[in-house]
This record gives sequence, C-alpha cells and structure tokens, in this order.
Amino acid sequence: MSTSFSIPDVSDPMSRHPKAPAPGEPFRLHHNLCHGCGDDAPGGLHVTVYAGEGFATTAEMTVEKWMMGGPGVIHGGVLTAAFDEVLGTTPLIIGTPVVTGHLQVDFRKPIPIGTTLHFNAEVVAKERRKVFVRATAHLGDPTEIVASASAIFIEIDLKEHFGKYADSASLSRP
Ligand SMILES: CCCCC/C=C\C/C=C\C/C=C\C/C=C\CCCC(=O)SCCNC(=O)CCNC(=O)[C@H](O)C(C)(C)COP(=O)(O)OP(=O)(O)OC[C@H]1O[C@@H](n2cnc3c(N)ncnc32)[C@H](O)[C@@H]1OP(=O)(O)O
Repeated sequence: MSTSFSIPDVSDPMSRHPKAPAPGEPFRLHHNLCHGCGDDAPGGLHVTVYAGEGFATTAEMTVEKWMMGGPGVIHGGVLTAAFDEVLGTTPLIIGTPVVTGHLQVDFRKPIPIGTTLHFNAEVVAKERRKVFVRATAHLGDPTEIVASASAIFIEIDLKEHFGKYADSASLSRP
C-alpha cells in the first residue's frame, strides 16, 4: 500500500448523520476497554471526542507523565494513537463505522508532559468505502500547530469485521 495519498478532488455526497451528537456534545464510547476512549482501559488515553459543526470534531488530551518518550516530551506512538482515536471517531459524524487503513502523522514541535493537547479534525471526503480525515493539534494557541495527521479509514460492516465482539463495537454508532 502506498505511503502517501491524495484526497480526491470530488467527494461522494456526504451528510451529517441525523443521530450525530449536536455540536459540543460528546460521542459515546464505542466500548469501555478501548485504548483510546474507554473509561476502563488500563493505561488508556481517555480521549473524549466532541462533535463540531458540519463534518468537524474536537478533542482534548492531557499529556501525562506515563506518555513520555524523549525526556519531558510525549512519545510519538502515544501521539499517533491519540490521532487514531480522534480521526477514527470523526467519520461517525456521517454515520460511518470505520477502521484505520492508513494513518500518517507530522510531528512539528516537541509536546511537553503536563500540557493539554487540543485536536481539531474533519472528514474531508468519502470515496466508496474510503473516508478521508485530517486533524491538527495545538497546545492552546490554534495558530501554533504542534502536530498534524491525515488518514484513510475504511467503512466496515461491524458484524462482519468484529464477529462476536460486534455488539460492543456497535455502541460506537452515533
Ligand atoms: C481494532 C479496534 C477497532 C476499533 C473500532 C471499533 C468500532 C468501529 C466503529 C466505529 C469507529 C468508532 C470509533 C473509532 C475510534 C478509534 C479508531 C481506532 C481505529 C483502529 O485503530 S482500527 C485498528 C487498525 N486497523 C485495522 O485493524 C484494519 C485491518 N485491515 C482490515 O481489516 C482490512 O484491510 C480493511 C477492512 C481495512 C479493508 O479490507 P476489505 O477487504 O474490507 O476492503 P478492500 O481491500 O476491498 O478495500 C476497500 C477500499 O479501501 C481501500 N483500502 C484498503 N486498505 C487500505 C489501506 N490500508 N490504505 C488505503 N486504502 C485502503 C482499497 O484500496 C479499496 O479502495 P477502492 O474503493 O478505491 O478500491
């Protein structure tokens, strides 16, 4: 699979799902042990994603000591997992359950332990089952982007993909 991709110039029609949370409201957990959002995930990120306007979402994550990679700064894999969670939840705004196909991250500035990361994400296009999503992160000043990510998520049939675990996964629907 290619290591880079371009977003299609023309998207399939998209509309906000009628049951998507209102702007400012959180998406429900997709299950309580999810490493990204689950309340009961040991060592989880505990990220909550909120619906924004249109096809946009926001999220916040406190950068805790256990997330350290280089001395005093976040580990790149932890940041990537946080982007995966934020980006992967965002297609629910159009009512589409997905899994990650391809995710790329640009690490632009060191992110200190003890800060709060603010994420802004949006679905930018859909092409058949592929959903193109991008996001940025900042530390409080939206003009100072510290990291950004873009991804292709692939629409799935929850029952087919998760088998007997589909019931808990289906909680992810908006
Ligand atoms: C495991 C944790 C999952 C958690 C998600 C839970 C519930 C999901 C519901 C809602 C989501 C809610 C919240 C989500 C929150 C966080 C998100 C975390 C998400 C993850 O962390 S999830 C774990 C990592 N993820 C995987 O575990 C995927 C493993 N993988 C597969 O299961 C298959 O590989 C699959 C299904 C991806 C495709 O398989 P398939 O056979 O169904 O589809 P097919 O190959 O026909 O491709 C159809 C079209 O997608 C294009 N395409 C395919 N693969 C691509 C790739 N890699 N890059 C770019 N494009 C790709 C093709 O090129 C074609 O495009 P075209 O239409 O242009 O031909």
